[in-house]
Amino acid sequence: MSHQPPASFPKRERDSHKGNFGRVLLCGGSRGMAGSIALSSIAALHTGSGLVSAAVPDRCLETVAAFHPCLMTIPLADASRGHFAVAAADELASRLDSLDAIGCGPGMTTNEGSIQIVRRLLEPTKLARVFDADALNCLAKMDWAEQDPVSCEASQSSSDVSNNIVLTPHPGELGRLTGTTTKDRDLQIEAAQKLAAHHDVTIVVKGGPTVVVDATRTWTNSTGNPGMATAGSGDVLTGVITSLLGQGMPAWDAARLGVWIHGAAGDRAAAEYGQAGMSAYELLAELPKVIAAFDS
Ligand SMILES: NC(=O)C1=CN([C@@H]2O[C@H](COP(=O)(O)OP(=O)(O)OC[C@H]3O[C@@H](n4cnc5c(N)ncnc54)[C@H](OP(=O)(O)O)[C@@H]3O)[C@@H](O)[C@H]2O)[C@@H](O)CC1
Ligand SMILES: Nc1ncnc2c1ncn2[C@@H]1O[C@H](COP(=O)(O)OP(=O)(O)O)[C@@H](O)[C@H]1O
Ligand SMILES: [Mg+2]
Repeated sequence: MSHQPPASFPKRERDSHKGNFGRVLLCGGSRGMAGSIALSSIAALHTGSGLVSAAVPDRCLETVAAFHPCLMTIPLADASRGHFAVAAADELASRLDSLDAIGCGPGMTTNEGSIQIVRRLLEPTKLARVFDADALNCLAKMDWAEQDPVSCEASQSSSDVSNNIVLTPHPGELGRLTGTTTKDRDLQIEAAQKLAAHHDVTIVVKGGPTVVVDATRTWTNSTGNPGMATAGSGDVLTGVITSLLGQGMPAWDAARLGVWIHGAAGDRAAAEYGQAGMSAYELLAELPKVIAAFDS
């Protein structure tokens, strides 16, 4: 198994500015799960994104903003329990044109507001998207796996809008999406391959090791360890992959390189703190050290 990264990290030209490294947005969180979307957003900052915004239910804004001074925060309409209200979907839609990539789902809940957001994000667009956690649970609620694939408008170049969605399910989420048992890893990977081919998406089948599939390819990661089985690890991965998509990488490369970097950060954290002692917070601190090695 090769320990080399599966793709090159995006280069930074000498005369570049923050707009050249992607305007990305992470959408999610709810009262009680504000940390999840903060982890994703900070991970995107640490992976090289030029501008990172977190779009969160209004009443979570101060909490999420306080995690990192470099984050921008966007308040979206919320319902009384602190999750997205239905009006949040329109508010988010009005911002999509200015983005290079969006990651959606961590901590979001599967209430109606979240479902409307996911519906919007499924519309064909050249915007690269990551669906994680509750965005995947919304897809499961909508029976998306069984639906016909969305056909692209003739006016849009189909190459612009094809395979620019990455799904990042853990086995429980993949089970909800595809109806496969979490106890049969091979069956789950096979179901992910079928789903990837059906909807022309890339799927990160999380685990030890994580496997990435698309319509025709399968790749197994060589980094990572069981110390990463800790709350928030997957939220960090969402930010890493969203960041790489925002820097212009195709979905297949962004998913594989993101998984590899995330696992390498986990291996560094385990070496420093031990597998039991590390948390997803330490992953954030290790990401820049993994990425710094690409400069040499
Ligand atoms: N700081 C925060 O705010 C955080 C907030 N978070 C947010 O919490 C929300 C719920 O997300 P979640 O992932 O915790 O729960 P859920 O989707 O119900 O999955 C668990 C079910 O799946 C099953 N399962 C089987 N195999 C599995 C596997 N390998 N890995 C994982 N699960 C596996 C598992 O089986 P069991 O454990 O019973 O064997 C169980 O039945 C979501 O919004 C998320 O973003 C988190 O990101 C954490 C940090
Ligand atoms: N035993 C393991 N070996 C390697 N990586 C693991 C292991 N357990 C979990 N991980 C990684 O940790 C992350 C967990 O993601 P997820 O379950 O979505 O966490 P959360 O939702 O709490 O953020 C995934 O990237 C997964 O591959
Ligand atoms: Mg998760």
